Amino acid sequence: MNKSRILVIATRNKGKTAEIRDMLSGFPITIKNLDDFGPIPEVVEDGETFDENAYKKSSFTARVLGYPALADDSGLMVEALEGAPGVHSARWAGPEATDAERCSKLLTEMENQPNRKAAFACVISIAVPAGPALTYEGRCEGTILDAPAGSNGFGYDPVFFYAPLNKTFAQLTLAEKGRVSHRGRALQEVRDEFDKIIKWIDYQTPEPEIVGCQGE
Ligand SMILES: O=c1nc[nH]c2c1ncn2[C@H]1C[C@H](O)[C@@H](COP(=O)(O)OP(=O)(O)OP(=O)(O)O)O1
Ligand SMILES: [Mg+2]
Repeated sequence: MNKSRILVIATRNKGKTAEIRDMLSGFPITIKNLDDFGPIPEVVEDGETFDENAYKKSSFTARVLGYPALADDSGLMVEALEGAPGVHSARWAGPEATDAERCSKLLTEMENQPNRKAAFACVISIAVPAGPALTYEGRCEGTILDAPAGSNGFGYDPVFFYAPLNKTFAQLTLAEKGRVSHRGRALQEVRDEFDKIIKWIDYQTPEPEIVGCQGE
């Protein structure tokens, strides 16, 4: 098989992996997870923007594994918290925090706060081993509840209320969330541009020239 038809999902988050796999199923590519490979070092996500961190994850993975890689950097921005936790959403409640602890920290910070407006943002970066990458973005507006509801999804889903569906993200199915979420919107662009992306990957990933031994 042509090496460029493999795409590695460069994330350690199982919730993201499930959403990305669901949205890219049906396309003629072989999707691999990081744990289909041997151990590789973790990327330090010390960029100041979602773009920077998404590119760090996709380009590092593509370079180390030798296959095109798709990474997602995302987070929740809360208006009353001046955009926090934002790019620090994963580490905000401590490096080893669970999703429940992240939600509970957010609810505590938001106690007695009348402005509940928030938005999720997602940047998807698709990189080839040589370094170049394509970037796709998505955003979704909602509000922060004062108690969690629902058990699907991951991260801040139980406290993120999406008014058009009158549910939290944790009360949506995978497919429902994919149609409206920040990640779903970014991945919809990937789907729309799929053929172009494959051509771009092929162009950026030349097959090694086979130097024939034309001896007698
Ligand atoms: O749809 C979402 N529903 C709920 N919460 C979400 C969502 N999307 C991002 N989030 C939160 C989770 C995590 O605390 C942070 C992302 O951090 P981020 O570094 O991009 O992901 P991660 O560390 O979990 O996995 P990885 O870096 O291996 O892709 O924002
Ligand atoms: Mg991360």
